[in-house]
Amino acid sequence: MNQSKEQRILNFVLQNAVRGDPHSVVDTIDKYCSQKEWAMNVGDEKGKILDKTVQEANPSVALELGTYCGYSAVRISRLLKAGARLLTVEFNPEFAAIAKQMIEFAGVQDKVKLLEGPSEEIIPQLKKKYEVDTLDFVFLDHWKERYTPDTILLQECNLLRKGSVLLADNIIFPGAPDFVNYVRKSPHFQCTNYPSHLEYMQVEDAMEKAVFLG
Ligand SMILES: Cc1cc(C(=O)N2CCN(C)CC2)sc1-c1cc(O)c2nc[nH]c(=O)c2c1
Ligand SMILES: [Mg+2]
Repeated sequence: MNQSKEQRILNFVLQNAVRGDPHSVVDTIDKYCSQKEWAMNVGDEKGKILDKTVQEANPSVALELGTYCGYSAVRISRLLKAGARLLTVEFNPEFAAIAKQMIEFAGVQDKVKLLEGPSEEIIPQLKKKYEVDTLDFVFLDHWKERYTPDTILLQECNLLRKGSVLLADNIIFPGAPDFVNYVRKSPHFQCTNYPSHLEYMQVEDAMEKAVFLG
């Protein structure tokens, strides 16, 4: 049975990146996806915005919605302080299986917990089942239709605290207009827009940061 694109990306990393070196895993995925096959990793240009936002937030507990092949899970976890952890949610079992191997190869498995299932089921379990008090940082990169309902669900589950930082990918392309309207109109969020480009393309895209005000 012929391989999936995601399996080809993983194999390229296993053969060309340095085991235990998150930086080399990130760079190797970018090399493959810019030169051989496009894939929906956040990429290096938007990845630099992600890096800065994570470093500024310096989270003890971070949540990622949309793991895909694990590119941003590796990118985020390489910046986490000792003892900090990233919970990453992926509903597609094939993607989750690839991401698990990617995370282990990068050597960040002790910082990253991969949760398989739909975000709307997992978010309500975070406090009791995954011992989360509140989230310091949330990266929304799963599906544009879920950005707003999941942001509301995070508030309903009391998972946000004053200063919690949300960062959303693909605000322009494929686009999340209802999310942008929701957070920019809400008195509970302070928003910042970061213009950029779609990963590995010259198409306009942007990221939106929304800091929860309590
Ligand atoms: C799947 C896909 C296809 C796109 C596209 O039009 N193009 C790429 C391929 N090239 C060739 C044409 C132009 S953009 C995109 C995409 C990008 C993300 O960052 C995403 N992040 C999270 N969840 C998503 O579903 C998600 C989808
Ligand atoms: Mg994306």
